Amino acid sequence: MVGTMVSQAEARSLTTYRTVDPPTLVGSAVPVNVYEYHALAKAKLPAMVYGYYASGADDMQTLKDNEEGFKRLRFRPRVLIDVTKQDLTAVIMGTATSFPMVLAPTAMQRMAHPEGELATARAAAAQGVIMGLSSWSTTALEDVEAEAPGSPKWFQLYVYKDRAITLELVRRAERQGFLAIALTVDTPRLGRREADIRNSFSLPPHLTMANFAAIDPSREQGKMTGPGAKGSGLASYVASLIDQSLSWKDIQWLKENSKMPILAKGIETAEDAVLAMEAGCAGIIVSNHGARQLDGVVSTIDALEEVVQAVRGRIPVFVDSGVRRGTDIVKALALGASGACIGRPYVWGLAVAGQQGVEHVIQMLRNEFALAMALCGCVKVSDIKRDMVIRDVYAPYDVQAQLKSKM
Ligand SMILES: Cc1cc2nc3c(=O)[nH]c(=O)nc-3n(C[C@H](O)[C@H](O)[C@H](O)COP(=O)(O)O)c2cc1C
Ligand SMILES: CC(C)CC(=O)C(=O)O
Repeated sequence: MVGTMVSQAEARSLTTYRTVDPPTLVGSAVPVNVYEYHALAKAKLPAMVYGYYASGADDMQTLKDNEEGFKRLRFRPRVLIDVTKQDLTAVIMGTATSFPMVLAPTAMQRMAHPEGELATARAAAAQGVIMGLSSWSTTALEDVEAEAPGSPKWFQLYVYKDRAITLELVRRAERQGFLAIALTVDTPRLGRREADIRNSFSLPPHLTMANFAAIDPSREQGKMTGPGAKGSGLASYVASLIDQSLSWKDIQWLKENSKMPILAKGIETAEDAVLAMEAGCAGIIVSNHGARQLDGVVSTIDALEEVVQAVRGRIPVFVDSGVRRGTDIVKALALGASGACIGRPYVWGLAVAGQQGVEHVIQMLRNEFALAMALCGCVKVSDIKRDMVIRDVYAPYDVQAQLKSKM
């Protein structure tokens, strides 16, 4: 099934999905979890590309914390509930999806696989999940839309110093039917990623920042430092183009120029969650950019609850960074998220086996999610409740208060 097109009907009906076989890999066993995909991708990718995808900022303390934060949470499962029939579907910003997971935008996917974003778009549509497309994709957004027409997609926006370029991007995404803007708010400058510095990262010359071909070909190639030069080409590229002055008032400007709802991607505090709501954002993604920006920032699963409490259900809150298991998605929902997004896990799938790899990663996570729900006694997504998880080691839960509230 590798490389198959997705029909329009299949794409629109995100609550249905197909079963995908795991990829057959020469010389390696079938990967059974996201970590095994990571190991396979590491073995396959050139060091510069792997370093870019895998690394976090500085000492990568937050990279570790993001995953460990999920692992520190423990379940309080309920038993003897009929879980014969489960409904995993969820409504994400108005779109019904096969389960509450979204593909976070990740840049430059053709470095992972020749079909890059096209393979990801087909996989997302076939598996019934929303795809986030990066501003800095190596496939033009129009081509991504044409590959999986009508399937729900969000457009991730980096705001350029040149606002005309920014608006042109937004209008193109809107014309193509993208459903929302995920406005990245945590990247006024690029985090310090030492692998990229060491490897003098630059976009391989056969690839382009494809969204800019039609606007300004001089930006298309990325103007990155070439191989052999010192430092991360990406850091200088970001510094030359991204508007560091971006502030809350610009959300109003964006709203005046687009009908697409705006998700603020990269919120980690209650204070900023309130400002995002006041600015008119339609949703929040609690994210630390996969630990690639500020090292030492709190893990997102630890930050999630303060954001959820500040928002008080007025807009949906999503979380990404460190989601590696279906159990992590259940934990995120228990703490109040409306869905969880993944970045690296599907990039590893893409690197290992293109569309089939991405589909298989999504399928594994959905199966893990279904199993975790069943073992917690949940039939439908709305059965996932705050009292299903506790932090750290088992400390006695306040059972008396819990029972009293039910009487
Ligand atoms: C290789 C890579 C590229 C990324 N590119 C972008 C991007 O272009 N725009 C953006 O807002 N976030 C980008 N992100 C961050 C993701 O959207 C997401 O926040 C993060 O990957 C989630 O963490 P995880 O990788 O631990 O799942 C990127 C992340 C990775 C790993
Ligand atoms: C081009 C990069 C700035 C994309 C990104 O957000 C990342 O690498 O984390």
